[in-house]
Amino acid sequence: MNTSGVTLRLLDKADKEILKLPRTVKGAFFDFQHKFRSNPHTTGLKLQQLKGDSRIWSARVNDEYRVLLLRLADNDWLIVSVKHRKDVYNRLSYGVNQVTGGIEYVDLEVVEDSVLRRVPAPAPQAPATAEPAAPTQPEPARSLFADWSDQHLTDLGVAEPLLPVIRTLTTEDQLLGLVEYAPQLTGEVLLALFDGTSYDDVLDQVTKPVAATEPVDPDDFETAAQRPATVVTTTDNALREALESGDFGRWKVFLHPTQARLVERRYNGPARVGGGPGTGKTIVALHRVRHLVRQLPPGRDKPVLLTTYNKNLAADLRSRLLELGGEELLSRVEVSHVDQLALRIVREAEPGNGKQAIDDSQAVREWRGLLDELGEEKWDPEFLHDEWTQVILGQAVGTRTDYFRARRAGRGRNIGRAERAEIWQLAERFSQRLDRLGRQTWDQVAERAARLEMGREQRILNIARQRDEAGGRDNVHLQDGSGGWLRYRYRHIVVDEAQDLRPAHWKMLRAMTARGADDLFLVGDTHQRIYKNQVTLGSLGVNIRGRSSKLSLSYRTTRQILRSALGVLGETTYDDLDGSEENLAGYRSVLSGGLPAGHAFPDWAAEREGVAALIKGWDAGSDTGIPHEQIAICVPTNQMAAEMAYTLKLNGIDSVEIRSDGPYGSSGVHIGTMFRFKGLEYQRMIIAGVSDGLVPREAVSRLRDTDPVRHRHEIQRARSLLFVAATRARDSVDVFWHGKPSPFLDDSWVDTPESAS
Ligand SMILES: Nc1ncnc2c1ncn2[C@@H]1O[C@H](COP(=O)(O)OP(=O)(O)OP(=O)(O)O)[C@@H](O)[C@H]1O
Repeated sequence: MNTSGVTLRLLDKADKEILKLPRTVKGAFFDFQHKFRSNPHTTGLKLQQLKGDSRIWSARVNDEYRVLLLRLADNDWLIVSVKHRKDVYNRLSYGVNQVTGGIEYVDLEVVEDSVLRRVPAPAPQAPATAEPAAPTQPEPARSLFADWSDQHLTDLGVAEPLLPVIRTLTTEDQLLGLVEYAPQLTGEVLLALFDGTSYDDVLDQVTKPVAATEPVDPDDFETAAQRPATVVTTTDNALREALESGDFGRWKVFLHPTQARLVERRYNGPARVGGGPGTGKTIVALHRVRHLVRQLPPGRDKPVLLTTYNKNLAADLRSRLLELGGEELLSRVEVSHVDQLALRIVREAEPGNGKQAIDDSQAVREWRGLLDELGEEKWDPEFLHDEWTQVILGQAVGTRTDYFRARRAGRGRNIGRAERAEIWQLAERFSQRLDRLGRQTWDQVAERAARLEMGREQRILNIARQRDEAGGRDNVHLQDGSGGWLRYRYRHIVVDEAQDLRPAHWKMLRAMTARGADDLFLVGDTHQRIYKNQVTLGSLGVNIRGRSSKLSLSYRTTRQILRSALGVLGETTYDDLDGSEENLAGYRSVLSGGLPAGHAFPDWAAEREGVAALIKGWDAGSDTGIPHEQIAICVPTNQMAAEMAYTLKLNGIDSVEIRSDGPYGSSGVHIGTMFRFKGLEYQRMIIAGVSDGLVPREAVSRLRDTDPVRHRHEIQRARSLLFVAATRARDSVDVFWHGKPSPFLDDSWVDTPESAS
């Protein structure tokens, strides 16, 4: 607990410098912080103003190292750097960025060194020719940003002191050298321009979202320190954790200004955050939960619900929430897998309902069984299952007559009255069959739960009305039939992976919290929708109009992977969960790495051997440090996953199967079908079996002529699956195929040196 009234913060990126310090110096740094907080003027700290500088001070960490601090106000200090004593008098520059209003700090010598280290090796000498060529002056290399004036760049938010060095940049490598030590926005702007984004788009997509909304006073550092653009941490513990867990702990402490705004904003109703893979939607959801909990009155209940699509992801959310805020935070939050939540509601209302819940693939097998028994060959089991879930259950169609009239938007080919009569009869038989077997689908569970919760909400509203009519007097019955107090189950609901929830889930969630400020907060990306649950939230009572925003900086994937992954999506259009279109404009990364690689093989067996050889190559090469659990192999089918595991085993490589509820086993390379990788992240991704006929499946391609609408939907889903798989990678993606490559792979995958072999 800090009692001295001293605030000590750490500026974003200074942590990176600290991480690189020798272990003992890091230890000394923690001691320094502690002492400084209790009394900055303790003699041992040797706090002194740098000569010739009014705001920067230095203090002692140990004999060799010094902390540089900006004095924001009397007792308010900001650590901007920790460096060797001999580097303290480098050319330092700091100021308030005129566009964002955030505090920025640059050590020009560090930046220049980083750029210089990347100077390309001299070009090889031209071979001697008989006829000596006329001496030519080497062309001076063109500055990367010659097309933009200084004014252009600073208007985009580029840090002014860096302009001279920016003008010297001629290669991508040098640019990356600069980005490493430049303020965040400078890096984002320069890379976006370098990648070919137009000036106006950079202004709209990169700069405007972080621009200050009020006039910026360049001398008011205290105000600047409060702006989201000044990314800092203040608490000892947060900092200690971030430093101890290295890059992996940064998400707990340093939110991007765009992320921070979304976390802290007050919304007048349901809000939604979109954004491409790896942009930190889950991170924002977790911080949002903490923000909401901090505003709760003290208590022992759990008024905040954090929910997501599957069990595996819910477990992951729980452990990350624990990391973020410890047991104290977790004690006020219910973290639940949405299907399980629905099942609990149903069981609570119907204690006798012991039916086993089955997933879609089991349900399709049941349909197939039914059709076989009836000798019915006209209908495709998958089509019937979709019709039943999306139209009959999805629209709560209760009678045959209603079904004749039901809208079948997005369901493909027209179905006449006679056919509807057939389907209705089959659907009745199907639900009787499930009943008899003591089974229910997750869609049925969700529907039932939605109805129960909507009924409960109605009762709550009735009670409230009666109370109002009674002038707020207490003698009215405010209890439900069972004598318990009736209230909304949650005060706030936060949903991750929102794009894949079933329509009935939304109805259920809507009814679980009172309509009002900060009631529902959803994060999700429709480009990653891999199930068939397309919804229009407005029609389900969740009104996100005017409260929708987007993240666009990827913290996971490199620019190279991101570019190729976007190619997988093709020209298809995507929705915004509310009936309008959404795109990934502005989606970008400041991380850089190798190009994705394609690997062609004559058949599946050779392809599997190829995968094993690649992993063995990594083990033998300079990458020995990669634990196998950080490598994932993703394949189109379960059968292929088993075959892949077998081949790896023969090659002495252990593997872990990713099942619907998480990894099965503890050590080895992770293997699973594409569906299993949603929300996960690996250092290296291998996507195998990306052949024509497998991605997309042959059966999908056949729909092209018979049912063009379904074909379009299925192709979109297949593209999203591959997109999700490709964007799980932090550092590298290798795509394998045999025979003809999938039509979803563009030249950036197919024309790589590996694929030519
Ligand atoms: N502000 C941040 N600082 C450091 N790392 C971050 C930050 N925000 C996100 N990350 C990291 O980026 C990665 C992706 O974040 P996250 O899983 O939240 O993205 P997402 O948008 O939910 O991705 P997806 O849509 O693919 O599931 C994680 O490793 C996370 O720790």
